[in-house]
Amino acid sequence: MGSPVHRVSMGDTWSRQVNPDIERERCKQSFDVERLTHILDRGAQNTALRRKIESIIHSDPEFSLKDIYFMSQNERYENAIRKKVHLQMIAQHLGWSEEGPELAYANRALGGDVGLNLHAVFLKALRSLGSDEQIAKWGVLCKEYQIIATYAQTELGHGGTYLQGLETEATYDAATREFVMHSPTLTATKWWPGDLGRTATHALVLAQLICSGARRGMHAFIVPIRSLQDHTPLPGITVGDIGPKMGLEHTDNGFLQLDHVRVPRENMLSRFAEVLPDGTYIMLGTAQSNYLSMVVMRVGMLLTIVLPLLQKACVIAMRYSVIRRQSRLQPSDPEAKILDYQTQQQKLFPQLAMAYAFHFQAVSLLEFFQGSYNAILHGDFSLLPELHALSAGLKAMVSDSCTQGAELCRRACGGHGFSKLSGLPSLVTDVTASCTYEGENMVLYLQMARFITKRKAPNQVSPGAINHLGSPQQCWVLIRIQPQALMAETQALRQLFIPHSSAWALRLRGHGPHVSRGKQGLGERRHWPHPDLLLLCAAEAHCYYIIVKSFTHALEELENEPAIQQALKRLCDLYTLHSILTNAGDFLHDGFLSGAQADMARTAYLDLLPLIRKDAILLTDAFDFTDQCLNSALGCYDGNAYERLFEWSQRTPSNTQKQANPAYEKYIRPLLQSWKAKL
Ligand SMILES: CCCCCCCCCCCCCCCC(=O)SCCNC(=O)CCNC(=O)[C@H](O)C(C)(C)COP(=O)(O)OP(=O)(O)OC[C@H]1O[C@@H](n2cnc3c(N)ncnc32)[C@H](O)[C@@H]1OP(=O)(O)O
Ligand SMILES: Cc1cc2nc3c(=O)[nH]c(=O)nc-3n(C[C@H](O)[C@H](O)[C@H](O)COP(=O)(O)OP(=O)(O)OC[C@H]3O[C@@H](n4cnc5c(N)ncnc54)[C@H](O)[C@@H]3O)c2cc1C
Repeated sequence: MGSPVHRVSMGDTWSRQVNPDIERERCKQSFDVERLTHILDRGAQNTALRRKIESIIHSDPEFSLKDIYFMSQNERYENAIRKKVHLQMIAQHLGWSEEGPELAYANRALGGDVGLNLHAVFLKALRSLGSDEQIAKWGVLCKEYQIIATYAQTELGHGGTYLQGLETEATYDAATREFVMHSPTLTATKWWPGDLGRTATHALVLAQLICSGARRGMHAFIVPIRSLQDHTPLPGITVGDIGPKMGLEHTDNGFLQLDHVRVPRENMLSRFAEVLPDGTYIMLGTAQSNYLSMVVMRVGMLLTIVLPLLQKACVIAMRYSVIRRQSRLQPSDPEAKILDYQTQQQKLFPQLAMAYAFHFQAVSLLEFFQGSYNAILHGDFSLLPELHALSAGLKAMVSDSCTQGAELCRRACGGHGFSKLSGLPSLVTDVTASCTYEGENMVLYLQMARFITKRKAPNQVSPGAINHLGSPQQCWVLIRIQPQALMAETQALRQLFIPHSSAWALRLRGHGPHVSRGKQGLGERRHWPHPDLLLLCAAEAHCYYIIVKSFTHALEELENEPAIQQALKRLCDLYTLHSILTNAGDFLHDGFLSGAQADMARTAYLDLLPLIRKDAILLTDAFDFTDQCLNSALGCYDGNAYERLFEWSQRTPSNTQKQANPAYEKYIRPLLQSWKAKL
């Protein structure tokens, strides 16, 4: 079994006894938690390496997360940069490469509380869009931190979504062999890029290329913005911070205006398009090749950024729910653990099931990406549309659902979930941001829908294969779901998603000619006969189908681990039934379920809750987050939530500062005394 020592935080002053309520949850283990951790890590050797990195991080006081909940925005920023610099020194010393697993594990241990995240985004964009020479030149500068770079695409008025509408211009001047970078309007101001406000020395600016008098669409240009000597803005650059945000306080999201800033011809990333010295434009890829870096980011962020946020929320809420006792089920009983209430289970278990379902889906997407990315870089774009559609749709569904899930976990902890010390509010705000960055979710769903409606259904074998979206006849064969199919048999339940997904696709094909007229992109859809909601439903239905499919596939691979397979199968069934019941209206409306079958689905769903209850703590332990990484007074491995919450609250600055409360002298005393005067 996994060593509890690894997970437990050190340094609290009170007793180290494990709370007996949580201890009992771990007494009887129906499966080997450590084995499940290895499966999630994709190999025991990865678990060992991850833990080694975590122990390096956690034993270093520079990386302590202890006081972050009490810090101002400015302190968070400085703290995050300090940690990044320290991390970089350690990485250099220990020989961790930028692309290796060690830094990813270190970031996981640090809970994302490090600066310069956009530097890595820049590097990914450089590797996707740059020529070999550009990668060699700028890659080294980046790796050695001779420059600090960001990715500046979004503008105040455009660019988050309608990329063709980007206003920033890069006009080629053949006389000097330079691009003139310019923000012609206020709305062309770059707005949001992380690390831009106070930190970056260079920005990858996504701008409209204008050469030989023609507009060529969005291209990427490396633009120096701050002096490498004294960090002041360079001539023609106006740059600053966009101000307070809902979360992610440690990041300096910024704005940037360019006033006829000149950069050499070589600064346009030219893997897929090039401007020759005389201004001739050569297209080497497709019109959307420069969107590739967004695909890379969307694939990568699921496992490394989005999913851990939901997983951590599940760990915290589940552990708290077995030590929190409220009310008696019978007058003679002791107070019940809140996790023993069915309503609490149906709040939390679907989130846990989702955390597992999304994990297996994200792994499958990553494998598909790894198999296709190299071909795309070398000019074979055949798999790009599918990769784009899948990564867009799944980014949308995973980040949306994780956001709802994390918020549900927060609320499931009652009042204490509203305390920052629970760790839950920052998980919720961090994951909420992921619904917007790297593409607004609705817009991304629409991209997936576009793929579903446009493509024929060849015999694909890839994870997003759409060959099930066949003819109406094919669908209606599957509609006659047998009652036993609803008895939580994953394979059978999965089949139910096929007609569901197909029905939406077929409905859209009713709108087909109009939909495919939107060739020019989202901005040119005015001819569409109100299909947006249908498109959204089709994309969601397709996501459900492929997520259930990849979870089922993962279960099949666990034949040699029957105990784990059984525990996960319950989660897979729960996820599937929950998805069906959440969309029951559609299933009933389309006749894929009768009312009686919907009742059976609900019964099967409710029957699963007590079965999952037995494994709930083990299934969250298997995520193997250390106490330091969770940084939650409620969610520690030993279950001593009340002691920790009390102790952590004592660190509130007003409790530790011994001087008098200035508001008392200024306002409270006069208020109290004014009443006295009237008496
Ligand atoms: C441990 C954890 C701690 C956590 C702690 C926090 C850490 C915290 C880190 C934060 C890190 C944040 C980092 C954020 C960084 C940004 O957010 S960077 C900015 C990212 N921006 C986006 O993603 C913009 C999203 N929007 C879009 O992509 C555009 O809206 C769309 C979807 C492409 C549509 O734009 P458009 O101009 O209407 O489209 P258009 O040019 O006509 O193209 C449409 C065609 O291109 C195709 N296409 C579109 N996109 C693509 C593509 N990417 N590839 C290939 N083809 C494509 C379409 O399929 C369509 O093809 P056809 O159907 O015509 O054949
Ligand atoms: C925390 C954070 C970090 C970020 N970091 C960066 C960064 O480093 N670099 C960078 O360049 N950008 C960054 N961004 C910007 C981000 O990528 C954009 O905000 C995002 O792509 C959404 O675009 P938008 O803001 O223009 O939203 P909009 O597109 O204006 O969306 C607003 C609403 O309009 C709807 N909508 C818009 N167009 C359509 C359509 N065609 N059809 C249907 N509905 C539509 C959307 O669904 C949404 O409801 C960041 C944003 C955040 C929040």
